[in-house]
Amino acid sequence: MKKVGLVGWRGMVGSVLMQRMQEEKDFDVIDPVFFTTSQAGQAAPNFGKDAGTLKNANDIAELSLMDVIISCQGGDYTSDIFPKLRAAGWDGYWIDAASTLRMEENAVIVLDPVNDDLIRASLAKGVKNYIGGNCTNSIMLMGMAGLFKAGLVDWVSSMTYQAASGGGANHMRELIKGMGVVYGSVADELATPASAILEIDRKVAETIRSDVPTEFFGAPLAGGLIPWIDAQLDNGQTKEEWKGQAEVNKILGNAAPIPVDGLCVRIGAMRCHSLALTIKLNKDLPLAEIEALIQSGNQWVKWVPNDRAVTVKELTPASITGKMDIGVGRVRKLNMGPEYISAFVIGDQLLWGAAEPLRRMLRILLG
Ligand SMILES: NC(=O)C1=CN([C@@H]2O[C@H](COP(=O)(O)OP(=O)(O)OC[C@H]3O[C@@H](n4cnc5c(N)ncnc54)[C@H](OP(=O)(O)O)[C@@H]3O)[C@@H](O)[C@H]2O)C=CC1
Ligand SMILES: N[C@@H](CC(=O)OP(=O)(O)O)C(=O)O
Repeated sequence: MKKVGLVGWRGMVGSVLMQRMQEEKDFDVIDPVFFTTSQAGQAAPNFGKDAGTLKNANDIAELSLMDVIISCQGGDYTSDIFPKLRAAGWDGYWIDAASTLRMEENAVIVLDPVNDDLIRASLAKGVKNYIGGNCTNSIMLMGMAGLFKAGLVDWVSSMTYQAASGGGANHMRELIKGMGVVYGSVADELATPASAILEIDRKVAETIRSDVPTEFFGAPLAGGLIPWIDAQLDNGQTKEEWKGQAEVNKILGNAAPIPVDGLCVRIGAMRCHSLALTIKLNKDLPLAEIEALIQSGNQWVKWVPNDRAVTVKELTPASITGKMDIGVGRVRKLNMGPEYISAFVIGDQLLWGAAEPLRRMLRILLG
């Protein structure tokens, strides 16, 4: 059995990965070794198999014993340890959730329902680094795979609605605390049906401005939104927006890049990222044909007809969270012309957006 080193297994992404690996019985077919940057020597978790004690995740010699390493520890860890490990001659497979290595020439961004061919061709060529994509891009590609596979996409405008979990566990906690603070500021008035709505609104606005916690997001998210995610680039894009075109085209292996751009916005959802897409097709196809292509993209596409009752029930974070489904709906032709369509795509950003492509890459390696 292959020795698989797991780094970052107790973080938020790592925990979801462990959950999925248990569900899919991945531990039955590997020899897991658990690493930590802070708890070396303590008992390793038991996911159906005794794995001894936790090893030091900064110990290059210990890491070098692994056939495969999966890291969900974050970009700083990758930047520090990965070059040292390769410099020490380690020739194993590195599978990573962090963005650090994604655009490197010797790395493949993995999303096998979309780029299985590219992954297998890279394995055959001896590529050893396989990196999970940005959550927003992975969800968009899972939802729109049918149109990309058919070579129909001229460009994509992608306006996002990204959940708190994209920032990490502390950001999720801050969102919930903020919701509680907002509610608490008008709890008495809400209990009294006769109380004036404008007074409630005034108090809520004041609370959002001054009392909702902002330590992690840098601005109040509860009861609001933040139209900026990640670092500022010189061209006016955010880093999150830049990743759209860069990563999507790398995942698809496109020689001529398809333009992908839009605004990325943080909203008060817990762990579902959504995208409102405008897609310019290179052909005027009947809507039914477009719908059929989208539905055939992969088995996880959960098609939601463009109908009010079913959309408000099924194309929402409440419906999608915690599931492997990628919801796709609101597909229609736009006033701009017959080649322009809209689509709303939604997925759990900790599953397809982070953990799932990693464990599926491990399965591909195991054969
Ligand atoms: N959040 C997201 O949506 C996505 C994140 N990623 C990537 O994954 C990386 C990890 O993200 P995320 O899982 O959110 O990070 P976390 O902060 O949840 O976990 C990272 C590490 O923090 C340490 N840690 C310290 N205290 C605790 C605690 N109380 N509970 C759990 N872990 C603790 C653990 O390492 P140790 O055991 O060594 O102490 C853990 O592995 C990111 O940096 C990013 O590169 C990629 C895609 C999406
Ligand atoms: N930046 C993403 C989460 C993330 O970790 O992305 P990446 O894996 O590209 O760093 C978000 O905030 O929603």
